Amino acid sequence: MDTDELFAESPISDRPSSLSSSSESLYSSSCSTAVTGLPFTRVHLDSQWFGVDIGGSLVKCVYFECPVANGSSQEESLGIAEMREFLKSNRTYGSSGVRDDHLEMPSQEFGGRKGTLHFIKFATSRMSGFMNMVREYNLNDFSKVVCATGGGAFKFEDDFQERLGIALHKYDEMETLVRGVQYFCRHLPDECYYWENPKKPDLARKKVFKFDPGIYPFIIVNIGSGVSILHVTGPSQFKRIGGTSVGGGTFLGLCSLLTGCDNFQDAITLAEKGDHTKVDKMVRDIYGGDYHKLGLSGNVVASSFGHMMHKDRRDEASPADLARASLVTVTNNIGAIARMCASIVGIERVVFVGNYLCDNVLSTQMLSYAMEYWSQGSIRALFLRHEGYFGALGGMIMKLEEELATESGKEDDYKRSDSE
Ligand SMILES: Nc1ncnc2c1ncn2[C@@H]1O[C@H](COP(=O)(O)OP(=O)(O)OP(=O)(O)O)[C@@H](O)[C@H]1O
Ligand SMILES: CC(C)(CO)[C@@H](O)C(=O)NCCC(=O)O
Repeated sequence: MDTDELFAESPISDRPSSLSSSSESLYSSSCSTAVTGLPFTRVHLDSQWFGVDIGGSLVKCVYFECPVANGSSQEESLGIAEMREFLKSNRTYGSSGVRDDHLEMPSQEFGGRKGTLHFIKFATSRMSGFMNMVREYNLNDFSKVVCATGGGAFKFEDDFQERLGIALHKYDEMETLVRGVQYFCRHLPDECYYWENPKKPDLARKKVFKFDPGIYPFIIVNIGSGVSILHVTGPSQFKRIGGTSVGGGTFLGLCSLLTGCDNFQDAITLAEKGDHTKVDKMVRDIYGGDYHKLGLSGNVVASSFGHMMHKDRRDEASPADLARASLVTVTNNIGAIARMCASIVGIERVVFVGNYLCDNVLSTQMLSYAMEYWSQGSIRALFLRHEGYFGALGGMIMKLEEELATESGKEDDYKRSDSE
């Protein structure tokens, strides 16, 4: 069957589900040992192999493919084989789903098993179609508990239970984000990069940065639909020190309104062709050059969309110019808030993540240049290759740690009863 048919866009209930009832269990996981630091016990559970992060715009899924556990029933093994076949024989699922095979991580060890991590994402607006597909392919036979994070873990909890018989094991999105960032940076030597010469098109180069996530503090700026800024001071110690509603959702929303485009890739392609100075009022438009006394270059945006107050300017601005101005406005604003947060807490390592940065070279270069320029070179913008998958993987890690802690608790009980 064609996945397009099943993945059709259809609204799902907007009713908020049991937010309050589960917030307690959400914060109850306080295991602070990294997965790699634990003795590898072979645990039999299926829930840890799937992690989802259901955000305001996108659902991110991480799937750990590993040999079927000894002792699995024939039914279980068949379900797992079917699931693998389905996931791996497709690279796209419906019109919005994609398996990011370039991000795949082979030879990873989880709970004593070796396997491959796969990464898949699709639009949250397709959730209902996704559930139809899971039912149609009996994919819910494979796992009855799934680690889930993001706002949608709360919003869709009842739908998962009622329509698919799947219980969501919920984790807080900020906690999973921090755990996921640390896991990737620890396990992939080329996960982190920065831009050298970000402002010079011919000389700009991506450079691998050896980011040690075990050295604290650092800042994470998560650019999703909205933006959250976290000050990380330990393996699972952090504080949300800022945020803004002007994020990836704002860029796509504004672009859709102003240019008629309706997907992220088209919006970015359009922005790449545009000239934001046709839309934004620059310092030089006001001063005729630089504002020397304040050290403001004439090439700095003085007023985002400032030219659009004039009809003749509006008539001249192309869709590409408007898309570029939307991107510059959103990115500059995030950069300014991130820089302020970093200087308030006196931190120089700032890691930008989130799917807004997916295939968005312009924004990564702008953030790099802006952070460096406005901090007189003291703050460096760092980026991670797995852009939006940290929360989904972080949930799996937290679940695994809980299982391992339970296993070792059981072992202690066993030893104690044996010696009594
Ligand atoms: N294929 C895509 N479809 C829609 N948006 C995309 C896509 N690729 C990148 N984006 C951008 O990524 C943003 C979503 O990023 P991300 O998945 O990190 O956040 P989210 O979890 O959905 O949001 P939040 O954390 O605020 O709930 C979108 O708002 C858009 O700007
Ligand atoms: C609401 C969340 C946390 C959902 O992921 C995110 O979209 C966000 O951080 N928004 C910005 C909210 C604010 O600080 O204004």
